[in-house]
Amino acid sequence: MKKYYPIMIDLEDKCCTIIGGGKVAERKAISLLEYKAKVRIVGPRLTSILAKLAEDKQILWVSRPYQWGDLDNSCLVYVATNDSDVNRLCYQEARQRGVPINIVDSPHLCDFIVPASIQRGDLSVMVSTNGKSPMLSRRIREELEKRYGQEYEEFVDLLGELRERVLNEIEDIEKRRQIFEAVVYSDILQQHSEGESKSLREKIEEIYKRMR
Ligand SMILES: C[C@@]1(CC(=O)O)c2cc3[nH]c(cc4nc(cc5[nH]c(cc(n2)[C@H]1CCC(=O)O)[C@@](C)(CC(=O)O)[C@@H]5CCC(=O)O)C(CC(=O)O)=C4CCC(=O)O)c(CCC(=O)O)c3CC(=O)O
Ligand SMILES: NC(=O)C1=CN([C@@H]2O[C@H](COP(=O)(O)OP(=O)(O)OC[C@H]3O[C@@H](n4cnc5c(N)ncnc54)[C@H](O)[C@@H]3O)[C@@H](O)[C@H]2O)C=CC1
Repeated sequence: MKKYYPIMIDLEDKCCTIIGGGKVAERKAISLLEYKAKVRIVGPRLTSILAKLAEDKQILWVSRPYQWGDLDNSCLVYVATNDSDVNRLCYQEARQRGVPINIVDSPHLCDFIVPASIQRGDLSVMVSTNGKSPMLSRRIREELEKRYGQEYEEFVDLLGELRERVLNEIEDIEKRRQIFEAVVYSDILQQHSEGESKSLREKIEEIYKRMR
């Protein structure tokens, strides 16, 4: 089994090509759109949801089977057809062009795989089983969704603000570390969910004042 390197990648305005227009292509296209990629789908048919996206010009549809050359100018490629000959050809073309490719039914032919993930503002948590059980990734993602609620979005924003202040105001690196630790490892989020009346911002401010 391969070992994949976890990485976050900026796809905004980058061209991502999906070969095939079925259910799996639909899931991949929707997640690429969430990250503002330019999505191009090559395939003779689309699911109704993909067809609507093409009609609304949110994706570009090349309405024919894959041809050699379709991977030109792509930043990432997904192959989601049900035809293993097409998969093999796409794999060869991607190799020749040096484009990272994900062939959705052939983990051994993937340059990258996609983890299950949750986002809470700037907090992202990902899960992968290295391809061994996508269903387990899904289950753990559902558990994470319950464990890490929307309050983490505000918490991460406040931690970002605090960090900027601390980097400006505190010179001693060890002191900085102690402040971050005191806030991050505090139970203020728990107090918040139990109905604490002070805002998260106020609680963080209290800790900072006490520590600095
Ligand atoms: C290797 C990988 C390549 C890749 O796609 O990147 C891959 C491959 C395959 N998936 C298959 C099946 C299913 N995939 C899902 C769901 C997800 N699959 C995703 C990722 C990945 N899937 C990568 C590894 C991730 C890891 O390391 O764990 C997720 C996390 C992300 C996403 O797709 O966006 C998303 C969950 C998102 C969420 O819910 O949060 C479900 C469950 C469901 O439908 O809900 C099923 C049915 C149940 C089952 O089979 O487990 C099959 C067999 C098809 C067949 O039976 O022929 C293959 C091919 C094979 O294994 O040969
Ligand atoms: N990685 C993942 O997360 C998952 C992968 N799979 C696997 O993914 C594959 C696709 O599954 P589905 O989307 O459910 O199948 P599907 O049958 O809904 O879609 C296949 C699509 O490929 C298109 N296609 C066929 N030949 C083509 C060609 N020459 N050029 C371009 N497009 C072509 C078809 O028109 C169709 O739109 C299956 O092999 C399945 O085992 C299934 C579930 C999850």
